[in-house]
Amino acid sequence: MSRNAPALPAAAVPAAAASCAAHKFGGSSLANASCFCRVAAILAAQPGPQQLVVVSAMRGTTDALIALADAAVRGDGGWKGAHAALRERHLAATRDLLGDDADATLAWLDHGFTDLANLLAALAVLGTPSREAAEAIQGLGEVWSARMLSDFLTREGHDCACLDARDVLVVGHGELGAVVDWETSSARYADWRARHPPPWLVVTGFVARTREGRATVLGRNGSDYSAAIFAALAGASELTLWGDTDGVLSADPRLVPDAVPLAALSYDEACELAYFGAKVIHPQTLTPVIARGLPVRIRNTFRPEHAGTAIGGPAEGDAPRPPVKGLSVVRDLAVLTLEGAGMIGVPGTAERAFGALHAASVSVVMISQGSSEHSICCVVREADSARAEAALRRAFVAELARGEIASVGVAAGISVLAAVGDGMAGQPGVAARLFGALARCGINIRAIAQGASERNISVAVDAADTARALRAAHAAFWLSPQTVSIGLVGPGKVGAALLAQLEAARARLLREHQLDLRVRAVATRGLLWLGEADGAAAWQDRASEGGDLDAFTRHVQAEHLPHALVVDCSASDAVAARYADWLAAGIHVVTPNKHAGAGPRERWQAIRAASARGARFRYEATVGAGLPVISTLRDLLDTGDELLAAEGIFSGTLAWLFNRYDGSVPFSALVHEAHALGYTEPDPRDDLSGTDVARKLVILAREAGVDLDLADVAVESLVPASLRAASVEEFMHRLSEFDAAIAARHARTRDAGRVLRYVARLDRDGRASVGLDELPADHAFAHLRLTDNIVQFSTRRYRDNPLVVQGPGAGPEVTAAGVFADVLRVAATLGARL
Ligand SMILES: NC(=O)C1=CN([C@@H]2O[C@H](COP(=O)(O)OP(=O)(O)OC[C@H]3O[C@@H](n4cnc5c(N)ncnc54)[C@H](OP(=O)(O)O)[C@@H]3O)[C@@H](O)[C@H]2O)C=CC1
Ligand SMILES: N[C@@H](CC=O)C(=O)O
Repeated sequence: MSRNAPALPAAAVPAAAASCAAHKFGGSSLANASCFCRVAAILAAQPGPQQLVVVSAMRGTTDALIALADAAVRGDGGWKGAHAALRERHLAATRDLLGDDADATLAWLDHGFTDLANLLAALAVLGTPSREAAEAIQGLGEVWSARMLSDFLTREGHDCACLDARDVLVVGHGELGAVVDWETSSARYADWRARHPPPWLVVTGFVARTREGRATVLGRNGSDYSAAIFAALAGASELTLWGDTDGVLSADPRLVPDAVPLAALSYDEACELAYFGAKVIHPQTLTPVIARGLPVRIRNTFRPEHAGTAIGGPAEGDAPRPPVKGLSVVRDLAVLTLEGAGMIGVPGTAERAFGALHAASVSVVMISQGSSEHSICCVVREADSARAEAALRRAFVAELARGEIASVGVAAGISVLAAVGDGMAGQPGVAARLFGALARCGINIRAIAQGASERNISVAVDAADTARALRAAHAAFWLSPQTVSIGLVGPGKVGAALLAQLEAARARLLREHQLDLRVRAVATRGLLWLGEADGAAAWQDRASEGGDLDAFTRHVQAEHLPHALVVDCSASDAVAARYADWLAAGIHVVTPNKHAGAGPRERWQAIRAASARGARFRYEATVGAGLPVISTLRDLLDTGDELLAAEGIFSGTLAWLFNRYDGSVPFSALVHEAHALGYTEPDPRDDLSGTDVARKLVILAREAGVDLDLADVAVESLVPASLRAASVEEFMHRLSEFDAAIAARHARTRDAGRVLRYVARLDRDGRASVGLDELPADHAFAHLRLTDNIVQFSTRRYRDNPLVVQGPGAGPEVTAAGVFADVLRVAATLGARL
């Protein structure tokens, strides 16, 4: 709506009657007798002697009346039953409200319903509705509800009159709908008021009369418009629109459940939001109140204690204004493009294009033209798009034939998302934040528009992306938390610890960082749980059989949540084989599973290539559990250093075993203990064979750009050949067979004044080895504690004295913490304030 829309002429503006407050109650506020009582209580609690109350029909009445007229015209005799039901609903509510004092109102209503029945019977005979009859019927609900409320308020002791707006309000019909004849309406209102002085006045919403004297209606949501008109006619000091929400929300709550009520909006913000589909208040409704500077408040009849949203009230003072107040979307649109070199620098092309659309009665929702003038693009309603395309083809038929216009195209299935706020004017970075948020969840923007008022940035996106785009933008402007939909594969020792850590941190992350990490799916090989926002606690009790990872993926990548992340806490190669597809689909991946990083080179390259396209891949915990090993190496390399060699103890299990083993307890008993403590791999042979350490070395080498495969690593295995093919259970059972050999080796080493340590080495020529070393007792690797890992990086900068990362390198808790930290790093790249 434009600020230049026809407004109340100055001569017709009554001086503000500071003591008169205007209210409008919608149909849901007047659904039944107890709703009428609630409305009366609200009015009784209002300050000031004068109350002007505009009412809608009882909920559902207007639709019922339209259906009655349609049925009568069709000759469907069923209208009689529906008429009787509607009559009884109004009579019953009146009896409940007025009790012994109901007779006059009941008789009046009965008379009205009899007139309606006669009119419907006449329509049934005629078989065609006149516009007059249809509009007269549509508006009856307001006539009835106004009288019912007025009589009830009178019975409650208020000095109250009832005005049928058709006696006062005169309208014509223009392109935008009803146009008020202010001069006539104002004079009639003054005259009527002189004859009906009670300070309380109930007025019928929605209905009016034409200049020719015919009953008419103001169009859908017309009662809001009526309220604004009568507030202006009465010179009210404010207008409250009572409905069933706590005011205007920052976005459509059906698409953004975290939408928040807005305390205040300027008129312009309200108009922008309303125009773009938000359920605020129809822009036309605002015309009389803007002209008069009348503050409007939107409040909830069912929660009158809530302050609601103030529109056009006093300026918000010096407090910093959020750049974006709200977001709204218009669906079912199409992008229309006119393209060609023949348009460049030719004056009047835009005028001809939009003139043609006007002539075809096509309303343009959004316009965008690049400075090259090579194309003009606009967004129109999808239902109008074929007509719009044909109109443009007709208008430019000659240019199309000469090739000066290359194409006229239509892309249907479009939604326009608008970010609205007065505070974005002059503030750099607002567009960047919106576009960045959409980019991070992989949403393509088809067209962009921002007016010079800088109050609205609109983007056209594919309809399928509507909900995700709205949620991502909503979170980007801190109107709601950044929500990440998380799926966990492998709730074993590490996975279970991670679930517990996520649950423990959830409320704090939400409160302090507006980050909503929502675990919505858990999968094992045999079980699958898919949930929503209620958390993954006791997921096993709610899981189904069959860990179908396709269903898991579909659920995690929910259409309504902007960001999806899979955490793989399995040790499965088959799960790692899915990473590239997940990443390519925009799903972020975090994992402690080494199978991807140390797996086949082509697969690793495919994963890296997929992650370069936007979705994040983090795997810090694969090498040092909770230790910052990979990130330290990355920092060195990213700042221009060069890895010369890496050496260390990379296995928490093997560190713990050789730190503990002194020959007093069998080695096999210690392996059982390490397994029980959660230090070992699911198959402890992966540790004892050196495979796990070799994998970590390959991951580090590849990180440094060394082209290494697992097969390139010289590995010393501690697993006897006889146990290599056994099952895990059999291996653990027969492990003691291995005790004598290791005891003998330990004794020899100790007698030589040395210690056994399992060491990994990568040299500057890319030679890699892992194996048991007999180290001098004063070697740095000989003095580690418990599961401590140590990684020494020799680099160009750290040549003489290597950079060392050291600390616990195994265990569910520390590993889960490393995975969690990666999840938070991903969330930070998505815009979370961490
Ligand atoms: N423990 C530690 O200290 C560290 C572990 N890691 C890594 O963390 C990962 C998990 O280790 P941990 O928790 O000890 O192992 P667990 O054996 O305790 O847990 C593994 C989980 O993965 C599930 N799983 C296995 N295969 C599949 C599959 N194909 N599809 C779905 N789920 C599957 C298992 O469920 P089920 O068997 O019921 O199907 C189980 O829930 C491993 O990759 C390990 O290398 C990394 C650093 C340190
Ligand atoms: N089993 C592994 C766990 C971490 O990767 C180890 O002991 O280091």
